Amino acid sequence: MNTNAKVCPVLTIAGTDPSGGAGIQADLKTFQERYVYGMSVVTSVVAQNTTGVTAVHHLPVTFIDQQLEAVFSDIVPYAIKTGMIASKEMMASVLRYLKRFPELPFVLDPVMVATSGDVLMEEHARDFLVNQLLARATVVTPNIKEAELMLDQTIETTTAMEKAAERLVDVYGAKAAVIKGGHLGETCIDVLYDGKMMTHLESERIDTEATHGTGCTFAAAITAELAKGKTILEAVQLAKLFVTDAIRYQLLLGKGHGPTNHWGYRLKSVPLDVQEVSFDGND
Ligand SMILES: Nc1ncnc2c1ncn2[C@@H]1O[C@H](COP(=O)(O)OP(=O)(O)OP(=O)(O)O)[C@@H](O)[C@H]1O
Ligand SMILES: Cc1ncc(CO)c(N)n1
Repeated sequence: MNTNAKVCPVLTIAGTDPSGGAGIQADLKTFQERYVYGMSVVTSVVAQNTTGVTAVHHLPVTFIDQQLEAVFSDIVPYAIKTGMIASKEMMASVLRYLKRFPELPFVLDPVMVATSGDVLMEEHARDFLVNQLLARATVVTPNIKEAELMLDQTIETTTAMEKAAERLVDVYGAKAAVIKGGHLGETCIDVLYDGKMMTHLESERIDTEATHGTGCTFAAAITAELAKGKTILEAVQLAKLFVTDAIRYQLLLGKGHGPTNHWGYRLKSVPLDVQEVSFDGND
């Protein structure tokens, strides 16, 4: 084995989930599974689990700055992902680094509300995200609700998803936008627009409540693939396959919306009954 392997370092800037399914924890697990070196800057420490959020502790902006400096002064990432950034002051701090490294691929997951319905972004921060962060984004990955809030419009059809993706790119300056259809329709169609081409990424809708952290996992997988040099289309296609398997092979943990299975992708060739044995933590 080559012990001097060179890997791509990748940075997530996001909030935490001590129960391990969403936020920074989901990002790092995804990075590991996609064979990139995961680094993380914490914005907010969140007391949450599969049933919801009970408390949030926002870190001071100066401390977020210090974490960013610690990372960038030592290991410059090949790609950056942002998740939960609660305030516009925090966003401004992150944007300073994004502007210092204008070539780095940047995946903006505009986290606003958790699967449980808890609010994770202050309302005043939304304008900053739309008017400042979007123009620097390589790919922005809103779910339908987030796209509606960002664009102040309703989205009820796939055609409306296409129009919304176009606005995020053509009007607000993101290089590409994927609107996730996890909450719409009989199949799960995500719509990708990259300024030239509209692509539908379709999967079957898996009948499950275990969808805690799907959005984080999807965006983290896109980030890992961009870091490795994949095109936006390739990165989003691979991420869609990865998150679908993470949802399909659910882990049966927690009392609420269970976490996704970050091993799902590589286990898909293993028969399901074998997996049930492997993932039963009691034996
Ligand atoms: N039941 C499902 N079956 C198959 N794919 C799904 C399902 N739910 C969501 N997805 C897919 O998971 C990815 C994430 O989409 P989703 O809309 O769930 O994100 P989100 O709402 O931002 O997630 P989060 O729960 O982290 O806030 C998308 O590719 C979406 O199509
Ligand atoms: C910290 C964090 N980021 C994102 C989400 C959305 O899943 C969550 N529940 N928690």
